[in-house]
Amino acid sequence: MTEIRATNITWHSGHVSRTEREALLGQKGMTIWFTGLSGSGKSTLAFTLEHALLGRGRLAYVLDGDNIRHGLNKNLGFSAADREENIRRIGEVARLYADTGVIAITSFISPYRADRDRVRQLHREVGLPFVEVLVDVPIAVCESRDPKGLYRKAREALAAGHGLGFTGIDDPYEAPEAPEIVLRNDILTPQEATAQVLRYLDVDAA
Ligand SMILES: Nc1ncnc2c1ncn2[C@@H]1O[C@H](COP(=O)(O)OS(=O)(=O)O)[C@@H](OP(=O)(O)O)[C@H]1O
Ligand SMILES: Nc1ncnc2c1ncn2[C@@H]1O[C@H](COP(=O)(O)OP(=O)(O)O)[C@@H](O)[C@H]1O
Repeated sequence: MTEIRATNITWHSGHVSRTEREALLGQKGMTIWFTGLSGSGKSTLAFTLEHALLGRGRLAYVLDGDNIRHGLNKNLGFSAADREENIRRIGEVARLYADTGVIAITSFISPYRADRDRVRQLHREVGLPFVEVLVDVPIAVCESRDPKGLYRKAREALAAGHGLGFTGIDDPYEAPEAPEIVLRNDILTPQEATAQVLRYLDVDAA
């Protein structure tokens, strides 16, 4: 739990409600949270879903791990503490987006169950839907994809006796126990996986 350090701060409510913003946009704000191993297809699916939603008149926006680590979270690495802070910040940002009425889509490994559950709780507290999507792909398949060559580096480092702390190789990944959606993104195409999410959201998947 991250404590509030500042003193003398007061919450200030605005004059416009979420309901009014949602009515303006003609949609409900929510967060769709992709989690899974590196190479499982989180970014591909997040951007495919964003595009599909836009095409159906829904405003969505992707917060992607690699991209956010170039800016907002550029001061964070991959220690357990830094990954926790990464997810805490993104959880807060996603909630802000969802509160505007936008469909926030996040694609982070988010390896720790407790960190994801805190984000779920953050959304529950303010009545915003949180849709956890496990991008379920065996590590052997992720490793064979290895588009950035990071698994190879991680294996080489391990063999050389100085592990990189790479998720799934020498760092943990805790899969969700009860995600809203599981996508077998090794046997589905990105389009099929996206259609599965659209059906869950009750948005025209055809
Ligand atoms: N040690 C280690 N472990 C895992 N991943 C690593 C590591 N070092 C760099 N990368 C690259 O960073 C991307 C994961 O960033 P995330 O912000 O999603 O990670 S986390 O949620 O904080 O665990 C991840 O990108 P994706 O492949 O998109 O998942 C990797 O490209
Ligand atoms: N359904 C799929 N079938 C086959 N390959 C896929 C599928 N989805 C994504 N990929 C490929 O897998 C690799 C990793 O995808 P990416 O979206 O970068 O994953 P992540 O963001 O989880 O690291 C990419 O080369 C991508 O083209």
